[in-house]
Amino acid sequence: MTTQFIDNKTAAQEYIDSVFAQVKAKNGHQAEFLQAVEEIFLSLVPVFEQHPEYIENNILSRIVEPDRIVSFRVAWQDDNNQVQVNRGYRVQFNNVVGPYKGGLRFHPTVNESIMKFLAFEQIFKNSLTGQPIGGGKGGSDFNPKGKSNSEIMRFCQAFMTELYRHIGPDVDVPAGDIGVGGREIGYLYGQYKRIRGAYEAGVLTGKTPGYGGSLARKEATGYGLVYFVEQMLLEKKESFLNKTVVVSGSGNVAIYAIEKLQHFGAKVVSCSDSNGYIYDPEGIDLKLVKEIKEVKGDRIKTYVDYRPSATYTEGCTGIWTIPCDIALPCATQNEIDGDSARTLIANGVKFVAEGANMPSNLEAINLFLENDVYFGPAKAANAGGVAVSALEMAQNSGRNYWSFQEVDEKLNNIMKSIYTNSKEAAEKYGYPGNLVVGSNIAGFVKVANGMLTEGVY
Ligand SMILES: NC(=O)c1ccc[n+]([C@@H]2O[C@H](COP(=O)([O-])OP(=O)(O)OC[C@H]3O[C@@H](n4cnc5c(N)ncnc54)[C@H](O)[C@@H]3O)[C@@H](O)[C@H]2O)c1
Repeated sequence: MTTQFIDNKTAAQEYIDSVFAQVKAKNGHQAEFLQAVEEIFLSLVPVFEQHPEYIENNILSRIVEPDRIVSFRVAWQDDNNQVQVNRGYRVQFNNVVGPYKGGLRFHPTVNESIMKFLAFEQIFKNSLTGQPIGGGKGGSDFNPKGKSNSEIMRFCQAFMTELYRHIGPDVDVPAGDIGVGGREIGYLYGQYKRIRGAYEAGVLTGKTPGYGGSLARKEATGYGLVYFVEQMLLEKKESFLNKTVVVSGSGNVAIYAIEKLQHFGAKVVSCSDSNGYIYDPEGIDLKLVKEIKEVKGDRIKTYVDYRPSATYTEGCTGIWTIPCDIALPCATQNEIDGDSARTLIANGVKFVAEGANMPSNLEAINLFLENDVYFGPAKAANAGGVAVSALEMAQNSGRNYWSFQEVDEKLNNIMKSIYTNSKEAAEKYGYPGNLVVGSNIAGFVKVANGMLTEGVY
């Protein structure tokens, strides 16, 4: 190693450590945000070694500070005429690559730390798609569980009555996330349209097809995840045929991942909800899961009432004790910890790819990387949803619609290029086979270069 090389490496490490210390001092109480920042920072040492101009322009201190965070009161009346108050958020993190873009989450756990971690991750994920979209996220601590349809509508209208002034087709384009599906997006868009007095379909994505929405958006994250895993398998000269797969969750991502996995000939033996998981050694009956979750909105445990081959276990982490070749966490953040990762590895898992956002904690990720498990991080593997959202924006501005097949083909190509860019960045910066480092770097470099071109602000 030359002295110059060592100097660059030391300077890069010292710079990253000092920025992380500042982030910690300013955001010490925001555990999820710090976890996401640390995960990205750990990958960036080789980039800063080769790009001292990023240090000179203090890119890192600028990129971890959101452009702005909007927090607002959402007051609404429930069916008993009682006034309820929730807190709404929109984090507009970075718009160097395009308008802020990211979902809205309605869930009681929503707080500023979760919003910031999701928006921060979204910057790099969106950049990685190659589509012109920046990073944002929003939501509310509103709990949609047990609410009537009218309560959901009134809440969405109250939420948009404040949010509308911060968004727009060229400004910030929210979409759905946990607790926000097609119905909620419809109510939100209706209210936006009434307030603005204009048909600006590109202001929200995830709209109903035929009413501004794109075909294949519903399927996009799950299908995209499976297209990404297909590339991982091809790399190792493997295929889905006869592979046993464990999928957690039974929401939008999980259901369409299972659909595509089964289409490719994999055997999916489990899925779950926030109460527990089912194990069906004969293979999941997806029609039944859809009936339970999408039609009846029931708990996953009712699956065993119809399928004698299946068992139900209370609690979420046990799902990772089921032996499998491929594990796809598609439920929520931090659902795989070190112990679950060790169990998966001991049982012979070969591929893990993240459908949910940050479902594996740092210890789990490191265990996968050290134990030769090919690991597809969320940022890359679950970017299909936002990629098709960008395609929805493109259709809205062109005022036309593409066929399901056309969108699905574009999605597949985007997932292939995300995989290739992540793999090549990992190789270029000295971490072959490490898609965590590769996707972080590929997403980051594009944003950092854009920031250099726009000057200091
Ligand atoms: N929908 C998208 O397009 C999209 C895109 C990218 C990432 N994601 C991420 O994927 C994850 C799932 O999103 P979704 O849209 O499918 O949400 P969803 O609300 O449709 O489904 C979430 C599912 O996970 C289950 N769940 C919640 N907590 C759980 C736990 N601890 N253990 C097991 N199951 C649990 C819920 O019961 C539900 O079945 C989230 O992390 C989300 O941020 C979603």
